[in-house]
Amino acid sequence: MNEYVLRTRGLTKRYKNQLALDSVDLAIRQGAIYGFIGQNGAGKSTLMKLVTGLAFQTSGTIELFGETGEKELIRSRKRMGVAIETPALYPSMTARENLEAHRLQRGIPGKDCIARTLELVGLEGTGRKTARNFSLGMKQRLALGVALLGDPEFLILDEPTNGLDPMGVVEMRELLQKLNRERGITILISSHILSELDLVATYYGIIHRGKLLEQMTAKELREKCRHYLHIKVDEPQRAAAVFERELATSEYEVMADGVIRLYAHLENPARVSRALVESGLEVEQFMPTGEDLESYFTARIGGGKHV
Ligand SMILES: Nc1ncnc2c1ncn2[C@@H]1O[C@H](COP(=O)(O)OP(=O)(O)OP(=O)(O)O)[C@@H](O)[C@H]1O
Repeated sequence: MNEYVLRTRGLTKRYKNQLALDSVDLAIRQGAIYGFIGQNGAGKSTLMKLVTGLAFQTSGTIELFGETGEKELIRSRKRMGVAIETPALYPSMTARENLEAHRLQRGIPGKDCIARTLELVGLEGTGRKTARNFSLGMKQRLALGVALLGDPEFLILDEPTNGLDPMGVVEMRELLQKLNRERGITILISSHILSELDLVATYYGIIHRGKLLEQMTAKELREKCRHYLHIKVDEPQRAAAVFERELATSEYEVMADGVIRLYAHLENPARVSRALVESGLEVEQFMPTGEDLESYFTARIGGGKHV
């Protein structure tokens, strides 16, 4: 089995004067839930369209399930399920009829997948109600149902939580986790709101103005957003000894400028400052610091302190 479900190399797309994707090298491992994060217009949909064959690249290569040839890619794409932009739903049809229409269009044999899919996306009780009268969350779930027909191994979902209320976001997250866990489906999911991908993505790619700025595991991202006490004292090495001896912790870093990041005792900063002062150290700066995911993302794309 291939380690990577999708790899792009130097993937570039130019629309007239607009460079929508600029030499993107993206890699998605089998079993990952890859959160693709970028502002509106960053290039997320463009990448998804190239991968799914809805548009063609200006240059660069796409490797799907280890295949790169034109014919092989067509075959590999049959192993994917896709929901990009406005889902192709028929407003005057029920959920069941919508799925049936898509099943026939795509030549997927066997009617029994319809009931299974309706149940999987939680739309089995919607009866005669037509898609026109569905809530946004129901429409998103139906679009996911359409993508799931044919039992894909790889799902590509463009902003599936867009416009959902917080409860809808949680439901979508749980559904995607279930598909990933129980069926081993690899998922590429885009959003312009990082917190909507939080807790679901196992891997992140940050795209900005067509460039993939960074790829990292969820763990690495959490590390970067780690909270700590920012401490500046006159003698950092002696402060380090105080942490070890008085506070019994080695969870700190002394930065090049002498600032110390203490990752422990965050719940009791008074104890930390007391230990430092009682050891005769002069405390110049002392503040709890850290970022949430959203501000990390904003800083990363906005040329903030992480760049
Ligand atoms: N068919 C097209 N013709 C011309 N320019 C396009 C076309 N499609 C996309 N673009 C441009 O390419 C850039 C990337 O767009 P893309 O839709 O991929 O961004 P996105 O990250 O998916 O954002 P959104 O969340 O708004 O869809 C944008 O500047 C957009 O205006």
